Amino acid sequence: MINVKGLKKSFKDVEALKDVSFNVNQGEILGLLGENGAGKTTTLRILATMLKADDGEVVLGGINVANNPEAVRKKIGILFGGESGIYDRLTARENIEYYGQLNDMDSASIKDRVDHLSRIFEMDEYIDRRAGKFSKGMKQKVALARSIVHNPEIMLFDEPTSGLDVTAARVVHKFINSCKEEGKTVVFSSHTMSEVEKLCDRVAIIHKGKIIEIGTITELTDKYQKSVEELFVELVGE
Ligand SMILES: Nc1ncnc2c1ncn2[C@@H]1O[C@H](COP(=O)(O)OP(=O)(O)OP(=O)(O)O)[C@@H](O)[C@H]1O
Repeated sequence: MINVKGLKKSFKDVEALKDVSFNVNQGEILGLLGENGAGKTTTLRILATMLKADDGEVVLGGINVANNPEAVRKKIGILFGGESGIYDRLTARENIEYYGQLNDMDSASIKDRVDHLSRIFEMDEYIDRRAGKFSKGMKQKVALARSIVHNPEIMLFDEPTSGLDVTAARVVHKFINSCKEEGKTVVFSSHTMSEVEKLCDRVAIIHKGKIIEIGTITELTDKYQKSVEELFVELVGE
């Protein structure tokens, strides 16, 4: 369960977030849809305790992010797109183990979990190879496995398929769906309409630092009598 109320954030004279509020129910996937610079990454970074808001409140799994970021961090899995942040000199296994250690897991639980994740992500062939020469898709699998090593209840993904080919993007989509099946609460950002339509229970449209519309795909298309793409263009168009 995620509650976000009245978030504001400025970077010097740039008002990145003017008023961002939304709730996500347990086991729900919310898509944050917006153009470049709309405020998606800033919102997710605040939820992920990586950045402090100037104003407003974020409660994740009953814990206020501003009061207890350490406790929040244990409840969340984070995957930010673009740079996967995998350590090239470590093997896939070591990369994942390292995150387990950061999350205070004991070594036996880490070992069991890495074996399990290696199997479900079909990484057995390269789990003990150094990540430096991995393809983008292989690195993304390591990043996915790493993000859930501590079995978090909330997942935050920032443009998780950016720069991936179709096959690698499908792995990410499958993973997001499996998170939902396991009852995890998911927020992910995207500027790809089809991805949001395919995966989300609800979509929040963010524009110039404000949530300007939120609802299920059916609620939005019924309200505007337009496809999501058409209504998006209408809402964010200049
Ligand atoms: N660290 C920063 N310093 C200065 N300005 C920033 C910083 N981070 C974000 N911004 C600005 O805040 C606004 C929102 O950026 P943000 O990265 O949240 O958008 P976004 O929706 O994630 O866009 P994109 O799809 O391009 O990643 C933009 O105008 C951006 O230039």
